[in-house]
Amino acid sequence: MNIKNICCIGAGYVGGPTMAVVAQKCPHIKVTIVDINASRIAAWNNQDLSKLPVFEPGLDKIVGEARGRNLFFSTDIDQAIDEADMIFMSVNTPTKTYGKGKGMAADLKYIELCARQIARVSKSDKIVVEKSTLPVRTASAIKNILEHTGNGVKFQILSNPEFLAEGTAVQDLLNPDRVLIGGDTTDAGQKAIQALVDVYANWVPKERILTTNVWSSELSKLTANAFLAQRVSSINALSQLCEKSGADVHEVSKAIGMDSRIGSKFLKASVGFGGSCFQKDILNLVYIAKTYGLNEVADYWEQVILMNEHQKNRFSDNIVTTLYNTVSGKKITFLGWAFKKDTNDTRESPAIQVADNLLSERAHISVYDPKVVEERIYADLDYLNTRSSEENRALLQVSNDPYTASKASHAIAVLTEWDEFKTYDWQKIYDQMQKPAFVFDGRGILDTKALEKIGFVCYKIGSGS
Ligand SMILES: NC(=O)C1=CN([C@@H]2O[C@H](COP(=O)(O)OP(=O)(O)OC[C@H]3O[C@@H](n4cnc5c(N)ncnc54)[C@H](O)[C@@H]3O)[C@@H](O)[C@H]2O)C=CC1
Ligand SMILES: O=C(O)[C@H]1O[C@H](OP(=O)(O)OP(=O)(O)OC[C@H]2O[C@@H](n3ccc(=O)[nH]c3=O)[C@H](O)[C@@H]2O)[C@H](O)[C@@H](O)[C@@H]1O
Repeated sequence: MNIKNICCIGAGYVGGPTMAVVAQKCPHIKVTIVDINASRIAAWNNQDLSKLPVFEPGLDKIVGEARGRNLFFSTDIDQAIDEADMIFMSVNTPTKTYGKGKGMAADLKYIELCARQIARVSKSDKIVVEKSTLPVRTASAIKNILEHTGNGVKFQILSNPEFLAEGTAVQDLLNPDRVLIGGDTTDAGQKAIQALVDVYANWVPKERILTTNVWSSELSKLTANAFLAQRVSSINALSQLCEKSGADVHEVSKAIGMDSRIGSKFLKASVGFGGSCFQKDILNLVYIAKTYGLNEVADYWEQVILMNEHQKNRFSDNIVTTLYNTVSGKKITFLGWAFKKDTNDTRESPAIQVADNLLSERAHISVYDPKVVEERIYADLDYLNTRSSEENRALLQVSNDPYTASKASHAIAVLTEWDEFKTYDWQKIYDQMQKPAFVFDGRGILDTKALEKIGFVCYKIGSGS
């Protein structure tokens, strides 16, 4: 089967970049990305490519090349579904905030709404692809919804989880380690798998396209994120022991990472992992294990989350202790708010929790992030509901310049590893700060030896000195 028309429901951090690359690499396929959020679609259609709703290095160029040729962004979901032979579901699957499984299970209401809309609108046979990250066995629920339309339309459901990381999405999509496609073992299932393999084969070498049964594919996505997050929590757990023992976590990372069985990636100690997926996906894995009665399995994975909470809290605790046990009325400058560099995404960013802890101690915070806008920062804090939004605005200021942000402050805290932080005129920053001037490097990116020479008192995560 030759795919000619693709629809993707959900124009977010995954749907947007993923489909832009499909469209760029497959000029013979019409790709339409739809969303219920009209302002998001308008932003994707913005003539000014620097105003796309998702910031990813290289994405503007790809959208600029394909948009209007075979890549379209629209709010007309029904029409796009009707025309498509293949429909990707790339909607959000956040942690449930209500009812059974609250705080743990994935909220599948958006996926279910998509499935119902596909069922209602479709007049011809379609391949429906799970692009969102979903609990294992979701495909059977989707199948159930799709098969009860009674209009004779046939659906095949595939699982094709996305492994891109934000900040490197374009590179990850152009050159993936692997593409995973799960489907039914029936003849029709295998044909659907082949149709999707053929789409990716336009630019991904065949040996990197892995096909499995649908349950393995669904579970592999949660497993990959759990393993990655576990590495970060493991090295972060060791970072505290390094600080106590005089070892240096950056040296330890290098030493263990050179063991080819361990590998060097994902061993950077930090103020904690953030992002929209690690926490949500591990909580979901924990919940799934619990529903099968596997309590030890659940406890094992939950520890990855607990360690991450600890890492964020101990970072803010350390700031308070170092600043003579009180930060009340003191100005603390945050460099970075995004959950990692090269993205404007702040979901579950460790900066949010660290700021909230310090604001509860009555600190005054001034934030500078190269890509995150002011409204986003206030919305992140307000969402926690710890204090009124008026109080958040009174205690925290957002600045669009690092030198203004750090003026007269008692301490600087590095929350995101943006490259530009390394190139600042640190002497100038020092001269305009209160003394002693403290730096708390939560990402281990600054040359603390050079800063100490200037006169700063430095703390670097995982270093004893
Ligand atoms: N953000 C990431 O780096 C990655 C995310 N994922 C997974 O991909 C999925 C999507 O994640 P993001 O793109 O980050 O989410 P997002 O929140 O950026 O985008 C989801 C979009 O879906 C839209 N939407 C929700 N319900 C809809 C409906 N019924 N009809 C039309 N549009 C609808 C929303 O308006 C939103 O724009 C999640 O399951 C996530 O776990 C997977 C890999 C990477
Ligand atoms: O399912 C998802 O959403 C995605 O989740 C992660 O991607 P992402 O969250 O975008 O970013 P990562 O690069 O994984 O970073 C996550 C967090 O861990 C932190 N981290 C990462 C690596 C490290 O060594 N140390 C560390 O603290 C980062 O700063 C960041 O806060 C995975 O890397 C992707 O493969 C996956 O597709």
